[in-house]
Amino acid sequence: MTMASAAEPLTIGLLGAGSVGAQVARTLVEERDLISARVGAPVRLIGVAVRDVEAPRDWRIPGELLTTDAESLVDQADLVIELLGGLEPAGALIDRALRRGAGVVTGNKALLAVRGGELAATAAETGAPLHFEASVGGAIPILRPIQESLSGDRITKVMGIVNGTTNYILDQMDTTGAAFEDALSEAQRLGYAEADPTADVEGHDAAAKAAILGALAFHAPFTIDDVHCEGITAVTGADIEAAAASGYVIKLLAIAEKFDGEGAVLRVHPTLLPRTHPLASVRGAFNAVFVVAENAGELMFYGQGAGGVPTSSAVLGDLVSAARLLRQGTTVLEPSEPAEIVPALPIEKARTQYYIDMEVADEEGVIAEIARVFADHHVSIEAMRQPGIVSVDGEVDTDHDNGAVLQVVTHPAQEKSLAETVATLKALEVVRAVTSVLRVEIEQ
Ligand SMILES: NC(=O)c1ccc[n+]([C@@H]2O[C@H](COP(=O)([O-])OP(=O)(O)OC[C@H]3O[C@@H](n4cnc5c(N)ncnc54)[C@H](O)[C@@H]3O)[C@@H](O)[C@H]2O)c1
Ligand SMILES: N[C@@H](CCO)C(=O)O
Ligand code: NA
Repeated sequence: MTMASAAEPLTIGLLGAGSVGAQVARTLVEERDLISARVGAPVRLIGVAVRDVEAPRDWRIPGELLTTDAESLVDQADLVIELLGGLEPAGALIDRALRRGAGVVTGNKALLAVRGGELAATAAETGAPLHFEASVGGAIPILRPIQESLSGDRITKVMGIVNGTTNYILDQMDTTGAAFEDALSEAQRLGYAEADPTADVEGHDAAAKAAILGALAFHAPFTIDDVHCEGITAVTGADIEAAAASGYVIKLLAIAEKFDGEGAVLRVHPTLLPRTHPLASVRGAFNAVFVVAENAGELMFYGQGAGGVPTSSAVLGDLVSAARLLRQGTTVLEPSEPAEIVPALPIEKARTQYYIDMEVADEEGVIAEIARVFADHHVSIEAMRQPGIVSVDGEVDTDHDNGAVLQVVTHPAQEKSLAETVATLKALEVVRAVTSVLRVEIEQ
């Protein structure tokens, strides 16, 4: 493609005008001078591809910009901003833009977690910038720090709350006792949820982000298929209440962790955190990501992880950055060979702490028998608690025949050993039920 001269504006084609796209359009129209000044050259929005030009939007886009012909827009623009979501036609349109050397900015984690490596290779072939800061952590600058600021260090772990919708739902259930469905509807109304919110509540959105974070942190071609994924649909109000009674909060965490010489485990699941843990205080649709690197130590990134307005900030930052590269005629280099190969490991290789809640017989020797099972599987116990069964009227049940509740928190153990421990516990006569098994993160 031809380079825009200083006088000739860089042209921008926007694909999609939903929660994020409408805000991006607004800024590109209302703040055109600011964005041009930041780029160091004039920029001009030349079109917005939508499904229906008449549909109501968060911000009224000037009618002459609206089009239903996304392909023609891609073929005319110096820079394409993709905010349609989904695999297709988003994937084909991004590929089309990159092949003609146009810069691309996208927030599409679902697509990147499947085809990110291939699209990055196409971008490197044609020298086109491909930026996707909005795809993880909404407004939070997290991908650029990992890719650039920490590129002289070795990252060992990335862990965080990366889905605003589920954090909003869990937070509402915890603090106001809201029902799951009501909290989800509100998250949808506020523009946090994906077009199909199943992607949020089943953990797929967080899993896509875990793949992107892991791939950038460990320089490995991870995809969503490499991520062990459990969502929040099985978390009940009773689980949240029981966690609260023991001083914990339940959060959906995404974790990418490297085990030296072996590989990395990528996982997304509901996790118990002590109320004093920094991630426990991340409320509403906010996100927070810890990054641990050998020399930098622990870093924490925090901010609004979802919502049209905050996310538009990350999109426009990427746009300015991509526009500057195009203006300078800088060629994006093919990434060098990774310094080490980091394969994806199965969840059985994960090491973490666990919380196990059981109903047991209330008689002599039970605790010793249970402790033996943990020891036999080399799972060390950090804490054991017998809170007593509380009846519906709030009284602690002291009738021994009704059994007792026993809660165990383990030291870090391998997932495989823990699974075997739980299977053996379930088979014990003195264990009436294993009511809950949750992973715990005590330390950051
Ligand atoms: N909403 C957020 O908080 C947020 C945050 C970060 C990243 N993202 C990502 O940004 C992207 C957009 O998210 P959103 O929340 O704005 O979604 P949205 O559903 O509100 O908007 C998408 C828009 O694209 C339109 N669209 C879909 N296919 C189209 C097609 N073929 N042609 C024309 N228009 C089409 C839809 O009609 C809709 O208006 C997604 O990839 C999402 O994952 C969203
Ligand atoms: N649906 C996503 C949008 C931000 O990526 C979330 O709730 O976090
Ligand atoms: Na971000």
